[in-house]
Amino acid sequence: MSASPTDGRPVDLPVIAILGAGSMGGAIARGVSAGGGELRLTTRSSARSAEWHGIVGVTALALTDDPDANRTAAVGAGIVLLGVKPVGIGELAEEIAGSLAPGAIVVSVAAGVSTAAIERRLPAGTAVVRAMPNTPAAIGLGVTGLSAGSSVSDEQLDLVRHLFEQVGTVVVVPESQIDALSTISGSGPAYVFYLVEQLEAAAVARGLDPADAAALTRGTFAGAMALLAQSDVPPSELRRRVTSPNGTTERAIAVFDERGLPDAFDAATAAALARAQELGAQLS
Ligand SMILES: NC(=O)C1=CN([C@@H]2O[C@H](COP(=O)(O)OP(=O)(O)OC[C@H]3O[C@@H](n4cnc5c(N)ncnc54)[C@H](OP(=O)(O)O)[C@@H]3O)[C@@H](O)[C@H]2O)C=CC1
Ligand SMILES: O=C(O)[C@@H]1CCC=N1
Repeated sequence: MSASPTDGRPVDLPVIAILGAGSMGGAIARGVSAGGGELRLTTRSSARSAEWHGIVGVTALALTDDPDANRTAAVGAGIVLLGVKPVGIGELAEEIAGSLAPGAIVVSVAAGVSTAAIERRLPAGTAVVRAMPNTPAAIGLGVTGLSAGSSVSDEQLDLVRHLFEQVGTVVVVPESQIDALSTISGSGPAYVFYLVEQLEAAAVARGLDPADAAALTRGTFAGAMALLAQSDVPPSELRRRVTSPNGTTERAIAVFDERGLPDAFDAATAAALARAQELGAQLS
């Protein structure tokens, strides 16, 4: 794993095509569009592409209006990001294979799908990078893991790294680790929202007004994460500072331990990893 070395260095981004601008592709597009540059987006439906109309520098095409939309968007793009579901990646790669500019970098955000499976569907020597971003990219606070395929130069990887630095933090990992990374940071925002939901429900169950429950819960998560970010001590120490000996928090944490929350996190991430491997196995 390596932290980003491009921070602060000016890097010009090429034309970027995001084929499949849904939840994830759209989050990246929102983050990147703020920085200017030419951005081409495709979606299946015109209802989805219409969300992008009128945004300066962004062209959005829908397959329902133009069956050639993906090929049209890919022509001349320096980075072509595949943002469709894993099951659609093989077909999409084959569809655009003849439209890629020389030297274009293909980036896939699909869970589980290997760079080798994508390379097999593209002209020999095409640079393919796997990325595992997360949806806070939409507000510039994403975390993205990157792994290079077999034909990616250092300069090409730097360019992709720079793209994702526009929307947050980047780490580069060997491809053997990116499915595991996906179970942590790719899925992670959902775990956090799930915990927020549970704590809000517990607040309402304790008799608090739903609006107060929402304010208390969201404020607590935001405050705790800001405190952690600004602290030089680990989360275990920050937790200890909340947990008065023989106090109320100690009782609550004991229940989390008795009910197996640590095991639940281990089993949940193992299940997510197994699913990534299933998705990858669908595309050989
Ligand atoms: N959601 C997340 O947090 C993360 C998702 N990913 C990966 O991102 C990928 C997409 O997931 P997600 O964004 O959640 O899914 P979505 O369904 O929200 O997005 C998929 C998008 O692809 C469009 N689409 C479908 N088929 C085509 C096609 N043939 N050509 C062009 N566009 C097409 C859809 O259009 P329309 O809307 O019109 O149907 C939709 O906008 C997956 O591979 C997933 O593994 C990775 C990290 C995190
Ligand atoms: O749930 C999924 O499959 C995708 C990959 C990581 C986050 N969302």
